[in-house]
Amino acid sequence: MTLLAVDDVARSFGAVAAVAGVSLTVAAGQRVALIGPNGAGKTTCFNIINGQLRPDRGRVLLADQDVTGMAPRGLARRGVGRTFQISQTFPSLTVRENVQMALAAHRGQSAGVGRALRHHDPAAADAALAQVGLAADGDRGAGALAYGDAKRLELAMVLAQAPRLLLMDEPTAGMAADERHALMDLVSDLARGQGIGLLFTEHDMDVVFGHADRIVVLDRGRVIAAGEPDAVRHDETVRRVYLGLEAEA
Ligand SMILES: Nc1ncnc2c1ncn2[C@@H]1O[C@H](COP(=O)(O)OP(=O)(O)OP(=O)(O)O)[C@@H](O)[C@H]1O
Repeated sequence: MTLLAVDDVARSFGAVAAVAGVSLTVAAGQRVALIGPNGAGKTTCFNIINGQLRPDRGRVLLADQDVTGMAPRGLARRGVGRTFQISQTFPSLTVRENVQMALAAHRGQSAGVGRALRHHDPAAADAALAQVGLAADGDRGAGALAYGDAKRLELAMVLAQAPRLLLMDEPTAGMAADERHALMDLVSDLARGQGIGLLFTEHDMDVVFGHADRIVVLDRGRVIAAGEPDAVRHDETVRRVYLGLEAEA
């Protein structure tokens, strides 16, 4: 099933055509990497898909429903989850409380940081933590987590919201190589196991070619290539514009 269909979306900022007619699809359980040089339009695409930006033209369909221009909160309720490159956790709360906050926000409840949250759905929070291998860490302070574990916590926070589509902005930025692959193996298992569609941006080509079923390459707001990793790796335009010597590997 086509979970996400982005159809000819465009968005300019003044004279800059950040996205100039991009189409792509993500199926349930499929992992799609959106790559391209700095300024290619990846973040703008993400912002259009999760409702932070309204496109100047084009449509975003979620499971065949037109959700173009819908606000992020409405899209989150329809199953669009997103993790960001910059950590979105609360370091002064425990690991479990962070997930409880995410649950409360998702349910539209007041997300004030208070004692009440400590009693809010701890079992659901623990279930999400177990999915990312943090079952034993619920009582720890989130600020004390190692970087890789903080990334897992962010993943648990978004998983607690039962996403159908997961948007991940450079999920492995700042991680060591072995941690990168461990995180992406985990994300891959979750995506396949739960039929979650995954769309991610990433600058590490080992991660992209190792963990994407399909790659969409942007340059200056346009799709210059799209296909399975092997086809994209050998695409002449991609090699010239983006991959350079990395494609020789
Ligand atoms: N709010 C904005 N106002 C003005 N220009 C913007 C805005 N957001 C993005 N742009 C411009 O649009 C273009 C695409 O930016 P975008 O952030 O989508 O690219 P990107 O592929 O995510 O880049 P990076 O890999 O560096 O994160 C760039 O030229 C950028 O400067």
